[in-house]
Amino acid sequence: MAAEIIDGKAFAAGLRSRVAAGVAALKEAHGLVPGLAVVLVGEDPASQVYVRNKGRQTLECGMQSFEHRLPADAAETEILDIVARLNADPQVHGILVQLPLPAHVDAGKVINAIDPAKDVDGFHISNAGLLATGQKAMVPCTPLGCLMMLRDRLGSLSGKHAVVIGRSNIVGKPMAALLLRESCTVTIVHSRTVGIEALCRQADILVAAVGRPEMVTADWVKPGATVIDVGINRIDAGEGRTRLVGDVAFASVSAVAGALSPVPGGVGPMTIACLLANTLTACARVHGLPEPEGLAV
Ligand SMILES: Nc1nc(=O)c2c([nH]1)NC[C@@H]1CN(c3ccc(C(=O)N[C@@H](CCC(=O)O)C(=O)O)cc3)C=[N+]21
Ligand SMILES: [Mg+2]
Repeated sequence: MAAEIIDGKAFAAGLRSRVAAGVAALKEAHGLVPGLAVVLVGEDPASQVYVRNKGRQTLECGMQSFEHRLPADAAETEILDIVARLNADPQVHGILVQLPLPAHVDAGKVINAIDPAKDVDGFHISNAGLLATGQKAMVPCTPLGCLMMLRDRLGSLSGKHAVVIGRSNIVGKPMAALLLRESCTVTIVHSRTVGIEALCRQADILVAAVGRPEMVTADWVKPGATVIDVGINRIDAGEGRTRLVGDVAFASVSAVAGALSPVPGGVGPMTIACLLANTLTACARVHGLPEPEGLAV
């Protein structure tokens, strides 16, 4: 039987409309308008597209959008100065510094300079530590979006074996921490794992976040498993064109999995919707107001 396709695009649209309702309520009751600031260093075309999409969706939800663009050769101190100003700006509730940063900039230093309360990416060591110890944190957007889709599809995740492919600070590690918090049995596998295919085949929940185009094929997947594809890989499609594919070989895996999130139209749109949700949550928290339901975990 063919896998059910998890429609991240539709799910994200629903989440954005709940964010918009929360923003409108905050405005109505308290005269507050949540604001998201994005800092982009350099001219990477893919990054420009994401930043434009984030800005547009931020405005569509009724929030304020601020953009700071710097040339690729901007000094680290210039970036740190902007972060310091955004930290101090009461109109800004969320700060996102687009990654990757140019090689001459210490990305860790910049990320850890963001006020943790405004760290809507959840990348600050303080938020990573809070999440790892099961405390209330700003949760990274991609794993948060994956968790929302998994809960929607499966209900309780308790006791399920989740295998996360990839160990990045942005997806793999926070995803594993969230799944542990849901009482899954969690295995992390990565490029050096021996017997990776057999381990993945044990998964009730398989999250692929390695950045290797179409690496996960049908023989990696237990029949009926729920598969979340986090990969965003632009590959050569011939004749000077490119094609966006995930880490999962979609046609092959959809014949075996119980449910599968596609690329595009899966995790990507959820990531941006969760960024908006985190910005609204950050605004409510900083003003000591009750958080809108169903946006955080
Ligand atoms: N500080 C920081 N935070 C991030 O969250 C962050 C970042 N830096 N740097 C870049 C990556 C990448 N990222 C994506 C978000 C949405 C889509 C997305 O919506 N993708 C669409 C397709 C878009 C297309 O066609 O290119 C989809 O999957 O359907 C993709 C990629 C966030 N990132
Ligand atoms: Mg094989």
